[in-house]
This record gives sequence, C-alpha cells and structure tokens, in this order.
Amino acid sequence: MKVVGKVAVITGGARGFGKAFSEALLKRGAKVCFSDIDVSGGQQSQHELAEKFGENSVHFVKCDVTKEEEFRDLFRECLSKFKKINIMVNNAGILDEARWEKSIDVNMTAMMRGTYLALEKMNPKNGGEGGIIINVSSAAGLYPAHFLPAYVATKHGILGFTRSLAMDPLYQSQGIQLASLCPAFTSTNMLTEAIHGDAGGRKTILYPDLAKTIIEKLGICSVADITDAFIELVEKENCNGDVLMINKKIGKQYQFVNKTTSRL
Ligand SMILES: NC(=O)C1=CN([C@@H]2O[C@H](COP(=O)(O)OP(=O)(O)OC[C@H]3O[C@@H](n4cnc5c(N)ncnc54)[C@H](O)[C@@H]3O)[C@@H](O)[C@H]2O)C=CC1
Ligand SMILES: CCCCC/C=C\C=C\C(=O)C/C=C\C/C=C\CCCC(=O)O
Repeated sequence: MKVVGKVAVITGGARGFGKAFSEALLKRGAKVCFSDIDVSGGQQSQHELAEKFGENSVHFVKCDVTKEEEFRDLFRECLSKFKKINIMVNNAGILDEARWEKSIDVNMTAMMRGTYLALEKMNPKNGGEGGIIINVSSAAGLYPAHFLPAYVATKHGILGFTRSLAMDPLYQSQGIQLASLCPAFTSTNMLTEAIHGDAGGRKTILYPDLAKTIIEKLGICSVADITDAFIELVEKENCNGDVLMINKKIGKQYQFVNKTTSRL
C-alpha cells in the first residue's frame, strides 16, 4: 500500500514499537491516530510527534484495549478527526507471567476485538476503502519458550487468528489484507522490565536468572530493525497472510510461505 494520504490507528503507541511505527507512518505522509492506556506517556509522544509532523497529522486517544467501549470510541474518534481508516495496527501487549489471564485479555482478546472493529470500518459496504491490518505477534508466536509460557500462548494465538482471517475470500473481496509481525527480543521497556523487574520490582518472566544467557545467545534487535520490517509489510503490494519474523541472527524472514491449509 502507498502510505501517503492514508490514515492509521495504532494501539499501545505511547512508547516502544507503537511510537516508532507511528513516527515511521507520519514520515511517509500518513495521518496517525495512536492510543494507549498510559495518558501521560501518550500526551508526551503526541507533543513530540505534533512538533515534527504538525498538529493536524497526529492525534492521541486514551484507550485501554481491554475495555470494549474505549476501543469503539478510538475508532469513532479517528473517523471523526481523519474521516477514514486504512491501516490498523494491533500493537498493545504485555508480558506478565504472574498475570496470565490479563495477558490473554490484552494480547489476544483485545487484538481480536481491534481486528473485528477494523474489518467493520474498512468494509466498503460501511463506507470503508479496504485496508491493511497488522497484528503484532512475536518470535514467541513461532517457537516455545519455557520462561514465557502464557505470553507464548497468546502470541501463537495471534498468528492462528490473523492467518485464518487472511484466508477468508470475503475480506479479500473487500480489499482488506491481514498480516502478522514477529519480532524477536528488542530493546524496549518490555525487555528491560523482563530482565530487571517491572516498575513495582515484580518479575514478569519465569527464571529471570537465565535472561543474560539467553540474550547473549540470541542477541537483541533495535527498534529501527523492527520498524523497517513493519514498513516493508505495509508498503508491499500484497501482504495478505504474511508472517514476517525478525531476529538478530537472520534478519527478516517470511514464515509459512504456503498460505493454504493442507486439507481446505
Ligand atoms: N520488545 C520485544 O522484545 C518484543 C515485543 N513484542 C510485542 O510488541 C508489542 C509492543 O511491545 P513493546 O513496544 O516492546 O512494549 P512496551 O511495553 O514498550 O510498549 C507497550 C505499550 O502498550 C501499552 N499497553 C499495555 N497495556 C495496554 C492496554 N490494556 N491498553 C492499551 N495500551 C496498553 C503500554 O502502556 C505501552 O505503551 C507488544 O505486543 C509486544 O508483545 C514482540 C516481540 C518482541
Ligand atoms: C530472556 C529474557 C526474556 C526477555 C523477554 C522480553 C521481551 C520479549 C518479547 C518477546 O516478544 C519475545 C520474543 C522472542 C522470544 C521467543 C522465543 C525465543 C526463541 C526464538 C529463536 O529461537 O530465535
């Protein structure tokens, strides 16, 4: 998709990947409605991005993705401000093995809700123009990891859901594409908290003592590496059903290149 003139909705955009993806789209001439549960972080990012790209190009909305009404309001506010939605990025996520039910709510249920809401708004029958939905999974959506079992389950779920909808001829006929991004370890606050504990000092992964060894073995990507892959997906002529993994050793690699189910 050509990004210039398009409108994107991004969840979890106050910091980390969400903020970097917002900036990358703005740089290419899109308008961005980004959201987060973190109001002060969101307002700070709004201020920085508006200074660079103009007040009329970027808009922050407070949205806890686990609250259906707030999620619906995010779409309403984007449509009211920018009149259309062409790109949806379900990026908000948490890593918290002690709160595995919450991990399912944020990483899985909310990602599904964001996808269904975007499908509704992008449907030409509802005044939409089609579009692209990118769901942020992880290398943890492709491989098991005994220090992150609940997180791994949610990230596998994202791939199953997104790849299945991408096969649906209905959405294909509406000009809607769905793809998944699978970054490996990347230097954001999520990684720092996994290594050192969260703001309250609680550990978010099992066996944090193993972190150093695992990271030394697998390496750490930069946010720029992942943003480059994100933009590649968005700008591709057809990204439907794509699963793009990025890790330090291999770089970018498309997975499940055969997009059909063996028996269907
Ligand atoms: N950092 C890493 O190594 C990797 C991260 N990911 C995924 O990338 C996505 C972004 O992660 P990072 O930028 O690294 O993390 P981060 O922790 O820096 O940013 C996540 C953002 O999501 C927001 N958020 C959390 N719960 C929310 C909720 N209920 N409603 C709305 N916003 C909420 C947070 O306030 C924060 O601004 C997540 O889905 C994560 O699972 C995937 C692979 C690797
Ligand atoms: C050991 C330190 C754990 C820190 C975890 C912090 C953030 C991780 C976010 C992720 O999304 C996890 C990404 C990848 C891990 C999953 C599988 C690792 C195996 C990948 C491989 O073999 O290349």
